[in-house]
Amino acid sequence: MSKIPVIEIFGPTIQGEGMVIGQKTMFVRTSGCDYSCDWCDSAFTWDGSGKHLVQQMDAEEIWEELKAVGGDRFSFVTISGGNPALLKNLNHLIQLLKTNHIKIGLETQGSKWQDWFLEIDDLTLSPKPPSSKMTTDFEILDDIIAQLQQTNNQSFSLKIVVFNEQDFDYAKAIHKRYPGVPFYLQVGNEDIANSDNEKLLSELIGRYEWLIDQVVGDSELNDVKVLPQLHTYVWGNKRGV
Ligand SMILES: C[S@@+](CC[C@H](N)C(=O)[O-])C[C@H]1O[C@@H](n2cnc3c(N)ncnc32)[C@H](O)[C@@H]1O
Ligand SMILES: Nc1nc2[nH]cc(C(=O)O)c2c(=O)[nH]1
Ligand code: SF4
Ligand SMILES: [Mg+2]
Repeated sequence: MSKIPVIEIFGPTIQGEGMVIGQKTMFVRTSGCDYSCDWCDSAFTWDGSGKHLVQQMDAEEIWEELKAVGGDRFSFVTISGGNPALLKNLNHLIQLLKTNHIKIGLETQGSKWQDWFLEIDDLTLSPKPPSSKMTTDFEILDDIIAQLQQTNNQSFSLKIVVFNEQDFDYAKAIHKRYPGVPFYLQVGNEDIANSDNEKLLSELIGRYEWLIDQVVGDSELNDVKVLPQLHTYVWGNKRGV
């Protein structure tokens, strides 16, 4: 069987972000990314610092580990990374989860298409704003969104992390380019190394208020949702929650 590079399996916890925020879920985090965002809160998946944590696992092994960690206390699995869309062979895991009646969420930046996107119940595309120092390939993103829009039995959304005014303008441009797509703005966490949770929380709430103010004052962002990273409110920058 083909192997998938897995860096973490954890849960059940709650989905802290985006379209299914609050959903009880397990997480499978794959290693490797084609981006290197300036503020990535999961840089250990691609910067070498988590190399010793990577396990090459086939779909059956991942499913066994999910059950070993989560018992029978889950019915939803979220796949994140890194960029899980780099892995063509994730289709085996997706089929196995479906066979076992598990709902699937997946997080990717929208830099690469995979046919198995069509099998994901809740797919989050999170193109990166200027503060990340990454460049969006709109040819690819247009193509991904066009392909997803051709099927009706699946839900997907766009989620833009916003750190500053330039990012906010980028978010507006994305919403304008893909008007029918459910749209989420997410507070950027500028302090990913802070272990003082009280200080972090007050910063994050301040940034959330700023982002809400921007959105409520803007006539081009009406049918949108503004969210924090809920897990950071509860657990700060802790990994594996
Ligand atoms: C770690 S990424 C992994 C999946 C995929 N590579 C992506 O970026 O969509 C998961 C989500 O966390 C978000 N994220 C990463 N660092 C963040 C930060 N410092 N503050 C807020 N959100 C962040 C990303 O934008 C993405 O939506
Ligand atoms: N609770 C929780 N929710 C999350 N939503 C997206 C996450 C991610 O890192 O992709 C994440 C995560 O790491 N933990
Ligand atoms: S695309 Fe996602 S995982 Fe990759 S560097 Fe950016 S935030 Fe991190
Ligand atoms: Mg995260």
